[in-house]
Amino acid sequence: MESEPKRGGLASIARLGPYLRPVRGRVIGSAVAVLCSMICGLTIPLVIQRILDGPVATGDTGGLVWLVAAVAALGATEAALFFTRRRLIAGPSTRVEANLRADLYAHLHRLPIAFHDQWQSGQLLSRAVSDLSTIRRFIAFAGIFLVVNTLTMVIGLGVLFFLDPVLGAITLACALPLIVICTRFESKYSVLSRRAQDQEGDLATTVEESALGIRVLKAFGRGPELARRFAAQARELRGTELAKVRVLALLWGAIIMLPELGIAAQLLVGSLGIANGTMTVGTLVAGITVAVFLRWPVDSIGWLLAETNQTATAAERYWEVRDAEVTITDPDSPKHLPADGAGLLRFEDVRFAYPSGAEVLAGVDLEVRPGETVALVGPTGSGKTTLTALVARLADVTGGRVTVDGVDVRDLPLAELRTAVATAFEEAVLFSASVAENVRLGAPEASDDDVRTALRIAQAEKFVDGLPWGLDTRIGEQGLSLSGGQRQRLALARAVVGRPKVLVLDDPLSALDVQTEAEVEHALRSVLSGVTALVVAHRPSTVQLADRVALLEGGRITAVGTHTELLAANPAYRALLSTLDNERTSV
Ligand SMILES: Nc1ncnc2c1ncn2[C@@H]1O[C@H](COP(=O)(O)OP(=O)(O)OP(=O)(O)O)[C@@H](O)[C@H]1O
Repeated sequence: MESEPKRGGLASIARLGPYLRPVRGRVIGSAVAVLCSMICGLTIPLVIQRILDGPVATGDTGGLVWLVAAVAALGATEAALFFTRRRLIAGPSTRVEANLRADLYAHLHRLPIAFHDQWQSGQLLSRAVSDLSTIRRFIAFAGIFLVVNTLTMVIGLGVLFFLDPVLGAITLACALPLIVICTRFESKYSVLSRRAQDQEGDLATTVEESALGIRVLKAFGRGPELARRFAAQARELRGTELAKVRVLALLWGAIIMLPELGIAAQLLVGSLGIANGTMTVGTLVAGITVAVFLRWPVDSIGWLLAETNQTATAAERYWEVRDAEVTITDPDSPKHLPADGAGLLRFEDVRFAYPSGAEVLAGVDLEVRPGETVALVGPTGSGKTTLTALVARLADVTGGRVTVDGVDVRDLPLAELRTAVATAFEEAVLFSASVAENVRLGAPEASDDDVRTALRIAQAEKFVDGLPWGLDTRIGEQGLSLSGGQRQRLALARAVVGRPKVLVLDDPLSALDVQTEAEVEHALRSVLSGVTALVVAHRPSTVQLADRVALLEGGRITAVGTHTELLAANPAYRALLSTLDNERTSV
């Protein structure tokens, strides 16, 4: 996942414009507040010059009280404006971050499964969390100070030249090399910065995978091995962070040394000027005060450029995800399912190839009649799961078409298609929410009665009623507090709650033990009655539930018939079934 930063980093920041537009008033207000506060700070040395060359030099203390009051007032205003900046910017920067995050999340949901197959979840996580907080920090702080500190440097140098051109020239002579050094270091730092951000994403993936697979890792005693891998990744990240520190340390050395040399030179030139009578004490003190005041704007430039760079990288990483193409979308001129359609599912010369591989499906023709259950069997890797994904458009065919009641699924609005077609997967994935919420994922508007009916059909009502809070019981991350059979039955309830016309199931029995299989088989029989269903079968018991069986081999359907017919007439089917039987008995 690692890549060098592209030249378009700043363009990536510029693309955040539409998010900033609604809050631009406050952002500009905050920049103006901090600039005014800097100007107040820069005015103080001019008043000090007046005090030293006026009342102090002449002994006439008449106007002293006003000049001192002016210093106090300027100081108070400087502080108040700084406070105003913080108050103005806090809301907008967090709002922009929240909006960017919400849009990223929505986009992740629109992206096809193919995208998620290719991207590590940790990479997505680090973009959604740490990259966005880098962008927020930039909006709230670095972005504003980069502009304001540059302006302050220009104004401060103007004041110095106004006080004494030699003092101005000395400060400028120190500031220019600093800016050159900062810019040179900036490109070095940006490479390291991108590397660290990518490595952080890889580390997040490892942590996430270990947390999700903790049972497997513990069961196989693989914890120490994973810990070693994690430690190696963490060491790599530490190495990159240390390299970043080394670059920054050199930068800071220059940042601190050059202004100090400048002040020493000012003192030398100023003292000689005072001795020769060409400069007043007030001018020298004011000049040094301005130079000291300019240290923060000058010092900060390197750091602010590094932050800008980090933000450019973060924005680039953010847009990488946002720019990923949503290939499965609503059609431009949608058609609708006929109101009297009974749920006829057809695959017509369907072809499919994964972007990375050869054609998995090479002309599948299959019809599942209304109300019928067809079991799809085939050798492992023959493309059964792939075929099921094409019905609800989790992926799109690369040739041919899939139709429901005569309408190509690509011509239907996605919402209509996914209401008409329900899909359940081999692994019953549940979310850390209540039982009712998990079932309602299949139909958000379903009433409590609908949920109960679905649970009844999926033979899950009894065990749900036995849970401490019934439908409202929270079932923990991935539903791990439930048994495998209970999880499968909840997943089946979720599939039927929206009363779909077509059910597509990847064998819900395949991962279950014999005892649990019987429970779920019973549920499945009830779920399948009266609905058009295509069921991938890995178990003979699933085949028994079907009206007809289709054999998928070499990317095509090579035989369709009842289980008995195929058993009698098709040697390939007989051979396949005996392997399923063997797997079954070895479970
Ligand atoms: N995301 C993917 N990218 C590339 N190739 C894939 C992807 N998913 C599956 N494949 C390949 O496509 C082929 C069909 O896979 P599929 O999972 O559809 O087979 P299957 O018949 O369901 O297998 P099984 O019975 O073992 O579950 C396999 O060769 C597999 O390696």
